[in-house]
Amino acid sequence: MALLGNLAASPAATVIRQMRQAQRADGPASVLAIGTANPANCVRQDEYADYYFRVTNTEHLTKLKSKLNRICGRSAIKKRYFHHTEELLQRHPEFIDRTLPSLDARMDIAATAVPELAAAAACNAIAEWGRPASDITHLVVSTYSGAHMPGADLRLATLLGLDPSVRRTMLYLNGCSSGSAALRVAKDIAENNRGSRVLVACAELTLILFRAPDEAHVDTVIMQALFGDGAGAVIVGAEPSGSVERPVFEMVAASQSVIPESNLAAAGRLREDGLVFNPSFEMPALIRENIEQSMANALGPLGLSGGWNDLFWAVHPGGRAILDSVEAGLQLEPKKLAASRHVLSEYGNMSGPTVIFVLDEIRRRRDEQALGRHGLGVLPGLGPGVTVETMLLHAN
Ligand SMILES: CC(C)(COP(=O)(O)OP(=O)(O)OC[C@H]1O[C@@H](n2cnc3c(N)ncnc32)[C@H](O)[C@@H]1OP(=O)(O)O)[C@@H](O)C(=O)NCCC(=O)NCCSC(=O)CC(=O)O
Repeated sequence: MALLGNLAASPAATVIRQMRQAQRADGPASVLAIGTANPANCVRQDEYADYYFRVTNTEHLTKLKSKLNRICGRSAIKKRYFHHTEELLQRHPEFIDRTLPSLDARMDIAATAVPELAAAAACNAIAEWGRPASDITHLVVSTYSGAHMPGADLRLATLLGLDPSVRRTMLYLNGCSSGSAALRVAKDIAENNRGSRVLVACAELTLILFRAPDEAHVDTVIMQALFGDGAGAVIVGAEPSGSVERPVFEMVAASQSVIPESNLAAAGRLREDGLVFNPSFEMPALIRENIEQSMANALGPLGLSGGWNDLFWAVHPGGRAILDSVEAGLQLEPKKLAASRHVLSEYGNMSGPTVIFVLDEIRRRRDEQALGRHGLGVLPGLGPGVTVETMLLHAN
């Protein structure tokens, strides 16, 4: 009735503008808490080639094995975690034999294991946040490790006991930039829905792309050398309540672009034998040659151009060569990528969740050196396309 009264008294456009303003938050979204999780099975990188050729019954491929050994040695990775174990692989010969269809079995495992890993990370984030899970109003979940209807988002909401009115958004197959994309979506939700609290959860299991080595597909061993399993969760909200919530990073601005003419680099397809992802030979050079322009395009309109060493950097550690390329392209001092290199070394490339681990690491190292002069920093997510997600952060 009050609405009808207002409409009679003033032009509809004014009333609608007031309604929209009332729905929006006044301040920027912030990261309010961070949680991470990994499966229990840990394989050291210096033992990975022995492990991988043993479990795939391919010890006779000696040239490929020594190539994988070489790559592991130069990967700057110390260890990785996996949901799959030797026992699980023994029960599923279709994960190893490329001629057998295996998508059904992979999907069946992902249906429960992906939301469970996401829930482990989310529980850690919620515990740090300090408010009850039932205060979460929105959920943004990303994965390429499964595809179900309803998806991992609903299963996760059930595991966490979220309110049935929670508004869910599911991002599938966004590759390694999915963590940054999910954070960008959460920022927009939080700033456009006053009082909302968004749970972002990204979880990946490399079981979806595990397969035996094959001399005709050398890039398989690159994938097996780099990727690991993990989940990251973040609570995002604007106008933090002073008594309980402690903002970790303000999310100042976010954008996305594609490196021009990058020829759909780093492409993947879901096939009968799981997710086939082709890491691109060109990706390190493409990033080295274009990252400065990408950052200038994204951050220039905000008044930031150059002076990259004055900022902190939470770069997606797609591989050692990717970090080397970002460092060279932006002429960063080596210490600027210390958090990204640490996460790569401890976990490998976990795809989307990895940038959440990097944010967690940066807030642990929150000294002047790591955070830069003004507390401003950049989170560049790098994914298929080549897609560059850019988020400007302010460390509180
Ligand atoms: C894999 C590496 C750690 C290897 O380091 P090295 O110092 O040994 O590098 P290198 O270039 O000499 O490569 C070693 C051997 O691997 C081969 N090699 C390298 N890259 C390859 C590729 N993409 N496909 C097939 N083979 C490849 C080389 O020919 C060489 O073979 P030989 O020894 O026979 O000469 C590094 O190249 C790296 O970090 N690359 C970037 C990986 C990447 O693209 N990550 C992004 C994943 S996607 C991602 O994060 C986002 C997303 O898109 O979703």
